[in-house]
Amino acid sequence: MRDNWRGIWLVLSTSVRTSPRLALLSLTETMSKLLTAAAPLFIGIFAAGAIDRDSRRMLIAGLALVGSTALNNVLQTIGTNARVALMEQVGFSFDVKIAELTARIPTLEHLERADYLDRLQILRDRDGILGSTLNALINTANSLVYAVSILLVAVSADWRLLILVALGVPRLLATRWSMRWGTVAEEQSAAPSRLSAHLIDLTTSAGAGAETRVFGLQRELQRRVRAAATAWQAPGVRASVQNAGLAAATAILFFGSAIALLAWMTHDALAGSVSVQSLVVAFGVVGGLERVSGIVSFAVQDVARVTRYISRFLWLRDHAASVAGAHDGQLEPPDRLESGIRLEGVSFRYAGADKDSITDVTLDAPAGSVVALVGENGAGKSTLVKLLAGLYQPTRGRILIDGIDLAEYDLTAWRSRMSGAFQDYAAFEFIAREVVGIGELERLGDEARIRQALYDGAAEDVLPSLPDGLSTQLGTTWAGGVDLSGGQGQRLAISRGMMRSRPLLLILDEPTSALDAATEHNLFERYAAAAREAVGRGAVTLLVTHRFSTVAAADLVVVLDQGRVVEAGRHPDLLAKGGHYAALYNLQARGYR
Ligand SMILES: Nc1ncnc2c1ncn2[C@@H]1O[C@H](COP(=O)(O)OP(=O)(O)OP(=O)(O)O)[C@@H](O)[C@H]1O
Repeated sequence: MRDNWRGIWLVLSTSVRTSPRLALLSLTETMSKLLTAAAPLFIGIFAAGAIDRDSRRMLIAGLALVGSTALNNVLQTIGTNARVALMEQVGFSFDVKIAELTARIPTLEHLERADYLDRLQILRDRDGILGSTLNALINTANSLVYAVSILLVAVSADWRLLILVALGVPRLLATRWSMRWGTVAEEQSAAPSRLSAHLIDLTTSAGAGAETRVFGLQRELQRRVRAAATAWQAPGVRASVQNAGLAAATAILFFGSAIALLAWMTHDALAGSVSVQSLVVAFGVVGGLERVSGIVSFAVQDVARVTRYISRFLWLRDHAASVAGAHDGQLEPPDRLESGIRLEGVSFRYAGADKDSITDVTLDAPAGSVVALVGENGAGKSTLVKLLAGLYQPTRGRILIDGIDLAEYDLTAWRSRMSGAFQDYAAFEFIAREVVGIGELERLGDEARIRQALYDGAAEDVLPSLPDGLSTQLGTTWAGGVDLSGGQGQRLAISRGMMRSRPLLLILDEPTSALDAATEHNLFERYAAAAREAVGRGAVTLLVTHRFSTVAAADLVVVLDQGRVVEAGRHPDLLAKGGHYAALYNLQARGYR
């Protein structure tokens, strides 16, 4: 409950902060609801005046009716426009906050866990969804003002009209079912909605285009998109049908009773015990009274929906804060490494997995060394890299940087002293200069540094193939943009990893998978030079690769198998040992012969 109020307060305070003027103008709509509710009263006075032939009363009631209708329209128009504008601004401000929070979370779990993604999906699914919560709150306030006003008008005419209000109670009680149907529908839709977005991406992206055509997958994908879209929409449709049935049943109950009550009042009016004014007001408020239970029911549902959406936003905010809290290390990394990086009994299990991906790894990467990490697919190499980058925390054990637990370092500061190129590199569609330069934001405009990084990443020959050199827009979906080949894109990504001039840890996670042999050879010579240069500041270079030919020069070769270190040593020693490494090495060497 406290969270609900926290959520409502968040939406209202954000609205007032976003635009105090629009927030104030939105209230004019609420005032217009008072006038709407008063209309039957004016009609009743007018009718009674007509019967009594009292032209003064008729004139006053007529003017009040016309004047209030005109004022109502003006207030309604001002209020609605202000509300819509405010809703857009608030929605946009929340969308920006969601993107910021998602990006700011220093770990990756929220982007890899299905249950987290489903929660995020509901927020992402509907742009401006949190803006619509403001809309719902204003509507609720307006509706409640209208409901209270119409009740007062009804009671002023005849207390029996309260019976009609009482008939709304079953509908209110049934609101709980409606809410449950709504929540269930929303949760059931989240995963199929994500699936259909993924499938639509596949059918429309150029990247997957070749495979979908060669394998003749278009029809199959379309079939799956249709199935996912149906699975996504069906729960919502089901909930709507259930709600419509409920509304119809309660409306029949209400109007049946209303006819009987009005007949009773008409009988009394003919007998003279009820005034004409009261009878006219009673006829005038019946429609409004029918809406009261609906309005209150909607208000309850709307507030529940609002708090549900907001609770997801609050979850994201709290998750970001708790992840930041769990990484509350303050230490600045040293300027140079003295002893190096040590993994001590490190194990790691992904959330939801039934076994560890890394098991009890103990490993020393001395300052100034080049360490090669080899192993078959799924051996745990990339997981180890993510642990070193602080993207995950070990489930057991510690990672020590110069003898101090990585958890004690300020994570952002540690990452600013790392650099690297990754297997799943990001294909930024920016200007070529920026694609490389963002590897060190402070030097984004430093062309000489960018050219040096291109050289270090063996990508200097990519430039001549770009029509505007470093100023070329990448990505054919942008005006004048060009696409790069896989190898060219990878080399720009490697160059990006070369922008930082003084990293303490340089990670090269299978950076050369798309490169030809000559480029790869070239690149490794430059890595070796960079590593030699890095020795002075004790930097560790970690090279993850499947190609054994490139690891021979490493100071230490670590062989991972099913998450465990099975061998570690220098290349010649491991070869001489004739174990796991030697077997893999010889297998690959035979393949090249
Ligand atoms: N996000 C994840 N959630 C659950 N399990 C994962 C996740 N990422 C990887 N794994 C599992 O962890 C194990 C190690 O994977 P990892 O990607 O570290 O291997 P790798 O040695 O880098 O493989 P490759 O050479 O194919 O890149 C695998 O069994 C994999 O299925």
